[in-house]
Amino acid sequence: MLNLKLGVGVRELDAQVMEDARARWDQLTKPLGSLGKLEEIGIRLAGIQGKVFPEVTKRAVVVMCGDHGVVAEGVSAYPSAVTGLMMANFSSGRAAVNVLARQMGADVHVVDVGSCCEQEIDGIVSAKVKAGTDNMAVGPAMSREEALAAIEVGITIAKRLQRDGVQVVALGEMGIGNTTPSSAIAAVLTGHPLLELIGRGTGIETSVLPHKGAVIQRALEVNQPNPADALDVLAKVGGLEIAGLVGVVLGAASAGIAVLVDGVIAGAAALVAHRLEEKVGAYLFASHLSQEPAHRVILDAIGLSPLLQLEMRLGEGTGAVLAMPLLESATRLVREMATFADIGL
Ligand SMILES: O=C(O)c1ccc[n+]([C@@H]2O[C@H](COP(=O)([O-])O)[C@@H](O)[C@H]2O)c1
Ligand SMILES: Cc1cc2nc[nH]c2cc1C
Repeated sequence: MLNLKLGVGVRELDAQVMEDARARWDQLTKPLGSLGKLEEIGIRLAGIQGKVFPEVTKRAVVVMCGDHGVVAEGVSAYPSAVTGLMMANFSSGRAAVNVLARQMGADVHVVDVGSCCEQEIDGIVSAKVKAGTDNMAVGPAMSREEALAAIEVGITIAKRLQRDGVQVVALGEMGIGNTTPSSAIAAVLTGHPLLELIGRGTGIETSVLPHKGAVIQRALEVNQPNPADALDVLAKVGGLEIAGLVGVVLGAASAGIAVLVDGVIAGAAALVAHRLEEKVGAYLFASHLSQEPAHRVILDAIGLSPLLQLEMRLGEGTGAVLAMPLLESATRLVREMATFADIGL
């Protein structure tokens, strides 16, 4: 259990309902197990919602936004100002995630939990803990209290989703520089060699990868994050939007809402949440496999297998939203397919 006084308690999935759901899948007119991962999705959704015929008709994507002091070290192909510009783009409904969310019938919630943008933007939830993290290459990115405050922002958003009757939430984020803390979190929490976890992010040249690795190495030496204390890791080498997503995962799981993990940043947040409260694992679905090398390692560490592989590396929750129809397919199949008894077998 969490010892953070965050007011979240995550239930184990309903084992009896999952057994009943499995029995139902086994009666459907198909060879046993032939719908593969869709069957596992349907059974897990049943356990999450406590009913053999679950629904994912009410959907949302939460896009947590934050900036990163470590961008001063030259680890991204874009300047921090792009975070604010993209927030305005989300607000106009014209970013990639808006387009896909419209297609999938998902509401978009954009949250400024830590950007450097000084303007209030219409339609964006203003919940700034601070204007960007500090440079983790010279000291901690945040204090433990700041990380907790950002987690609370996410928990509050998840509670709002619960009130709205949301059944599935996609984890989205926007934050120039945030593949750097994501690789750092992955290295500390999985113990995997750092150099195998560094990727090009928004598109830095391959020749810059050793520099990005050296910056993260320096951050780990300066901060000495404790691998046994995920909150310490999140505060010292994480990000405000990553912490916000940790809160969304914890809050959604405790509210019985299924969670679609997006790319490497959402994955890092899911990993932190999983270390804080192992029971959230049962509520997580990996939507796609990002091109960032840390993503596979993170998903393996949580025990998740990605549904899609589209060579994407955008973030915003785009991959997670794209996987929503697969969850819907599982719910429709179990509800609408004939059983062997129905066809007289
Ligand atoms: O989701 C992913 O796997 C992913 C991979 C690479 C980049 N991104 C996005 O690009 C930004 C971070 O890239 P960077 O190079 O600035 O660290 C941030 O806004 C993310 O949403 C996202
Ligand atoms: C333009 C742009 C859009 C993004 N969306 C998520 N991360 C992003 C990074 C950039 C640079």
